[in-house]
Amino acid sequence: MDVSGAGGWDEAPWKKLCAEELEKQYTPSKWTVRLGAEETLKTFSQIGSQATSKARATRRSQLHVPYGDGKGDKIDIYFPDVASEAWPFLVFVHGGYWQYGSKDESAFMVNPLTAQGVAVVVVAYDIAPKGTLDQMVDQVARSTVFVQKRYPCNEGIYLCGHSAGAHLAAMMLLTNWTKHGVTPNLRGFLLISGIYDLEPIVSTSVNAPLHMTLEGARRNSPQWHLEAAPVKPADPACPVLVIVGQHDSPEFHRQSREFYQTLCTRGWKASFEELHDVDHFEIIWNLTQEDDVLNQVEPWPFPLVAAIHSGQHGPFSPIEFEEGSF
Ligand SMILES: N[C@@H](CC(=O)c1ccccc1NC=O)C(=O)O
Repeated sequence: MDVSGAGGWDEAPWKKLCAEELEKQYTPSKWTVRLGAEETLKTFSQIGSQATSKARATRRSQLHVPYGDGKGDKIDIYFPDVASEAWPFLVFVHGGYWQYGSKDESAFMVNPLTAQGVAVVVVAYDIAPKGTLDQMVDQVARSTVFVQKRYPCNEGIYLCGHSAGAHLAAMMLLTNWTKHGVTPNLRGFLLISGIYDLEPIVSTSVNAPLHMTLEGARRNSPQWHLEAAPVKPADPACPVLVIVGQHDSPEFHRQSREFYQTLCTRGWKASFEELHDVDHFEIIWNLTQEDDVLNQVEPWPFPLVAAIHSGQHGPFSPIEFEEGSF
């Protein structure tokens, strides 16, 4: 079955899928190739918890810092050894289909990145059923603004999200910061195995605790916003890296590719990368490994963040961002 191809809005390829196939396309654990679904989910959670314990035990940190008045408005901040506040910040938004996961098991990249001089912020937001999509989007915006206000000398804020977290991070491309009183110094977006059009999941089991209407799905779809009323990049030089794993489902591939293509046509400095031989979960848990090939090779953005920041590319070559049309 082929769900690829950049169809227009009306002829969206997912509309041709039966309910069962749609459900499968949007169940990432059904596409893993090494471990079974359950074991993969268990391992993902274990690696995330271990990485978080290690980060909290070995790195200087401030945990559960409130970025707002809500009980769930909390971030963890992990610092590099260098005594400065002028670090680059990587703000990570965890995934879990907006209904599971937490910052307390999501500090995957903290040790490798803080060792390279990058401060890492792991964001908590109110997952469903407590939180709605609109609230989660607002929480991520407020947490980013909080980082900017608290560290005005930052050397750039890099927003990184995984899966549903990539969706929340991508919504920040469309955020009007005026009401927040400050525009964060956003210098890059790293969108990993994300969903950018929520309409296909309205009729899947993912939506059971979310209660999204079609209108709500569109309101919270960066793909829809970019197509319907193209938002001009606030900073056209800000790179957006759209990354998908080789063993993500065809629908996840389609979503990433179409979002990347739309970003390009709307003037964003977007880049697309399919990471070889990793699934939806390995793509993130590999980030715990400082010497993992994924942390060294040219397309991988994390070391690049540090390299761009320091003006040196060290062992990493600079990314060639594709410009304009395609
Ligand atoms: N129930 C899903 C789990 C899932 O989608 C997921 C799990 C952890 C982190 C991210 C995920 N997906 C999107 O946010 C599955 O079985 O694949």
